[in-house]
Amino acid sequence: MISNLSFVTPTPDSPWGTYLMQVDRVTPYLGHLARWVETLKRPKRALIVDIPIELDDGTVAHYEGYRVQHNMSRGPGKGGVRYHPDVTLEEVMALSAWMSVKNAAVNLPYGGAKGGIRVDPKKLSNKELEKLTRRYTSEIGFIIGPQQDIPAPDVNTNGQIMAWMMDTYSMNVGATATGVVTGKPIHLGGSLGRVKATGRGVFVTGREAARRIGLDLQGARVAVQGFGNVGSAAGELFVQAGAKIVAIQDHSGTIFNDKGFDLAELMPHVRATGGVGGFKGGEKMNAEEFWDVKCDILIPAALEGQITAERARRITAKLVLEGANGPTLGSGDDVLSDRGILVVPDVICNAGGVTVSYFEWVQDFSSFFWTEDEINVRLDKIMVDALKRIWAVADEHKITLRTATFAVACERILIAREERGLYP
Ligand SMILES: NC(=O)C1=CN([C@@H]2O[C@H](COP(=O)(O)OP(=O)(O)OC[C@H]3O[C@@H](n4cnc5c(N)ncnc54)[C@H](OP(=O)(O)O)[C@@H]3O)[C@@H](O)[C@H]2O)C=CC1
Ligand SMILES: O=C(O)CCC(=O)C(=O)O
Repeated sequence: MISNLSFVTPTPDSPWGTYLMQVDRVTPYLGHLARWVETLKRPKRALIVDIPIELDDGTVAHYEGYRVQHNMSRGPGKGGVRYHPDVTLEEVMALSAWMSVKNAAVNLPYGGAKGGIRVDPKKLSNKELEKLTRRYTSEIGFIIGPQQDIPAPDVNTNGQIMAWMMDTYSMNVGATATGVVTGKPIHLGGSLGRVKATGRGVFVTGREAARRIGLDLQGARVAVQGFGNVGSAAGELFVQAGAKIVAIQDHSGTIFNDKGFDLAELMPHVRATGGVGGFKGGEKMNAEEFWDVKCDILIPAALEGQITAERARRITAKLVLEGANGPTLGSGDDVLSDRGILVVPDVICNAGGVTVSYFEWVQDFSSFFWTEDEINVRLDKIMVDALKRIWAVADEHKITLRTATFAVACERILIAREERGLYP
């Protein structure tokens, strides 16, 4: 039995099922805290809201929204909001749990939370998107707040959406509350460096991992799935470090260039058309061929469940950097590990975004803003130190970096829980 919760039916390959398996794997390394591990298998609170809005044509549409607070033992909930037609409660539960682990892995004073709306935002006008965001914020307003739970951007959400969320929450409480969300525009208390922070963290952890396995970034071949906020920012930094991006995939297509893409040409194309498809500076490929591309580093930076066991057998990379949350199925993870392919797991690899969100929250409270250099230096140090600690645990127990990250993080969460005396 995977779970005895009545409101989800996870499978071994579904996001919550994948998360539960990861918790099971870490349990032997939790010592006396293992007896409390069940707490990690249950979200503290899961809210489902109906979001009715009047569309531009005068009809009324209803969307389903969620906010799940997985664990708040170490501080307020923290995690992004996703707008996607495939969002489900089960997926948001898993994403919220991965936030608990991620925030503890880099030692931020937060619990884990995540939100989402089951909607295709590309089909809405700007006005409809604003109405949807404002209504969602009002509906979840009683469980979020600068000291309760602080949303941020995730797939298909951005600074403008955070600005609407901040404004709606502020109107409802009667005071401007910049600290209620992060990832805001700079004029509204946003932080320099936040937009590119997740990609930067992927690069920094990737650079450290490459050094460990003797992989030279100069000339290294990189393949990137998902060329949105995370994939494009990480890709840019790898190119600056001398690597070449040979394959990119998003919904609009899969493209290949053996010599490496010229990002100065590609980025304007992506901005203008919304995707990499149709870019003239490379060849078109079939989507499935992406997984066979000869590369040294693979960066999944789109959605969950992409690296199946079958694809894992074909991947040629020496290093997989999980920019996305949950991109690798448990069965895929085992194949990668058996083949000696190093995986820097999502719960540390993509923690750069939430780390700079934390900086934003701190800056908002103190109303004193740091320079981009200060932010990047602090971000790099947190990521490098966190990875070092995780690697030491992995070496000590001869376990994967994923299980080691869970070991470090779950221990911190369960100690906090124990010290607070929340147990009978
Ligand atoms: N934003 C952040 O700060 C953080 C994000 N993450 C994670 O990183 C991942 C990407 O997020 P982010 O970059 O913010 O999102 P964006 O919305 O900016 O970009 C998502 C990218 O993934 C592509 N994509 C979506 N579905 C598929 C698919 N099935 N196959 C191929 N490509 C696909 C999209 O293509 P298209 O536009 O064509 O649909 C787009 O290029 C997510 O897993 C997210 O949870 C993790 C930590 C922080
Ligand atoms: O910046 C944040 O608060 C959260 C980002 C996020 O959703 C994630 O790390 O998956």
